[in-house]
Amino acid sequence: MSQSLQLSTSCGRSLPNHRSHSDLKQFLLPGRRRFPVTAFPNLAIRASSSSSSSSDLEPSPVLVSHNGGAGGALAAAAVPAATVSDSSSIEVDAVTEAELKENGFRSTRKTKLVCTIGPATCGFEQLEALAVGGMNVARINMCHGTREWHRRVIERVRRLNEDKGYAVAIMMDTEGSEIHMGDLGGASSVKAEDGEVWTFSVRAFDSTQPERTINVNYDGFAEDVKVGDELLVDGGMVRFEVIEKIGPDVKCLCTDPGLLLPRANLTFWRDGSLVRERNAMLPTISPKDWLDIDFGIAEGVDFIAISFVKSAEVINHLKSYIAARSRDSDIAVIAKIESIDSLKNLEEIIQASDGAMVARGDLGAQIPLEQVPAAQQKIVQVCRQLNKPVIVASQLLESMIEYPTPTRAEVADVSEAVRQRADALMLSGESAMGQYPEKALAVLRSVSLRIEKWWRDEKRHEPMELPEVGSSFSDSISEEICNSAAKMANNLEVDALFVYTKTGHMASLLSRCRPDCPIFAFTSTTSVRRRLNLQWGLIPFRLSFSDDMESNLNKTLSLLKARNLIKSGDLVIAVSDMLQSIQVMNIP
Ligand SMILES: Nc1ncnc2c1ncn2[C@@H]1O[C@H](COP(=O)(O)OP(=O)(O)O)[C@@H](O)[C@H]1O
Ligand SMILES: C=C(OP(=O)(O)O)C(=O)O
Ligand SMILES: [K+]
Ligand SMILES: [Mg+2]
Repeated sequence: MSQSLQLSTSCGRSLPNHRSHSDLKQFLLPGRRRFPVTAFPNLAIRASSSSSSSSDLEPSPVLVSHNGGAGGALAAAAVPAATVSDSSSIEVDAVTEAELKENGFRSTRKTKLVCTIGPATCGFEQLEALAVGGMNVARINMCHGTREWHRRVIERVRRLNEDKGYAVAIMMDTEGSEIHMGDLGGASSVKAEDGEVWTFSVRAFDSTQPERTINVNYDGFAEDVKVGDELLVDGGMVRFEVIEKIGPDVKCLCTDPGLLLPRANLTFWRDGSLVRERNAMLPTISPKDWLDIDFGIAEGVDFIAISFVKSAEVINHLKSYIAARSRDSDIAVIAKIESIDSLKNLEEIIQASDGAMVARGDLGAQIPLEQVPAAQQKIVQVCRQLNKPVIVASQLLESMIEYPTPTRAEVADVSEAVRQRADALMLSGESAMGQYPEKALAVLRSVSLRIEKWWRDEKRHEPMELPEVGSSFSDSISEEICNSAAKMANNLEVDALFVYTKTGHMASLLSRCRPDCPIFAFTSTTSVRRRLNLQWGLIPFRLSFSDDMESNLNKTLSLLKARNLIKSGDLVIAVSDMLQSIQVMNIP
């Protein structure tokens, strides 16, 4: 039998006694651990009935979750999990299960990994290899491929989840209406050499594209550029100077040679500044994007990432559009921060969104490159403060598109994003069309684990202020409970935080505190479970639970025990959004 300690409040009432909080401090001393939770005079203590009868410990047939991330040695553990999930089962995938057992709770990876799916990774086996390697979210970029192609990818990921118990979420990323080049007539890339003259044209070409001619997607292009303007491909990977305009054709001289890739982004600069008057008039969500969004809603994707967001308005509009159309309206909207306007309106955009992406590819084409790191730091910080998940994206391991090992500089860049405690890291070309997608994912995984460990060992608990985000009193109580529970978890060095959450809100509040131990998030719906897979430190489990915390805990403990995921003597702190409470338990 174990004893539990419970501080309970219920919504709508004031906290019964603020004394409890300061009383807690007396035993929240760093360095102490594993003291038996016995007698704390000023706190409500009672014997919990989490002693398990033998029947509680009958092995559960199904245990399916994924926060993902096993090493090669664990790959073999990714055996199919049963797909049946009844009310007496808990779902976690075999990779997470194996990782928790092998590395221990504390060393479970906290930083989440997003992989862009492209020709290199769209097959079922390739997707499975990414899931085994720790992919938490699969991103499809509507800038490339057909809807039919993307539908097949979504279908395969869903099958993988169903057959093998993963909770890989799907993120659909819109094309957006910025200016970009066409398809290069099917070529995978073409080289532009110094001093060559190329034609950028708004004319549509049929099958044969004249040599050194690039199609541009935006009709006003020839009208808008001026002789003398600088034309930058992908933020400066290749550079041209406009030398002549002939109707729909713009003749340009290559001044910085390089590889042109299909549908590469184009910006033009005049007198050292980005020309963006026309871009400002283009809608953030183009007519084609709306069709893609309808497709995403119909397919039930988990996240829709909006490119080139300029203001909160478009996010609010999309959120109401989704709410009106999607059955359970739980598609989260992620704002991609990749333009000057999005930086100007950062707080309001993030506040309106369900998360953000630091889209460094285009951001670096819109602001001077040396300003990108500071912008990244700021975006990550604002997201954390406003309790929204944040993804750091683009060129993290760019050289791994071609080479099997990253550069030292790339490793340092990944480390910095992990050190900033971003929720997730994203692969783009490395996983979409690179030669080493699994190796690139393994690098993200090992660097994340190493930096997270360093952080814990060095006890660098950052001084980041976490302002109150709750808008109601009940929200404030949840927030205080999570802040306190996370602090207790660190001070007591507990093995895991448990959170029982219907919408995922309490789980995100705990994640926001970035505690040292993993957060087991129990939720009853598979869509919430997938969505939580983007957030730092959350290991989402699907479990049916009731409003009775006592029975929820008993059920969870027996299911986890039966799978050897927790053992007698482990210390756990549980919180819940049904009964606002903090419960500390020594597993019996
Ligand atoms: N669905 C797809 N089909 C074909 N190629 C793709 C697909 N998705 C991504 N790619 C390739 O991977 C590269 C990197 O992906 P990403 O960063 O998402 O796009 P972009 O480079 O357009 O910003 C793309 O330039 C493209 O070559
Ligand atoms: C992630 C980005 O967007 P996309 O790949 O769609 O251009 C980016 O620009 O960094
Ligand atoms: K995109
Ligand atoms: Mg972009």
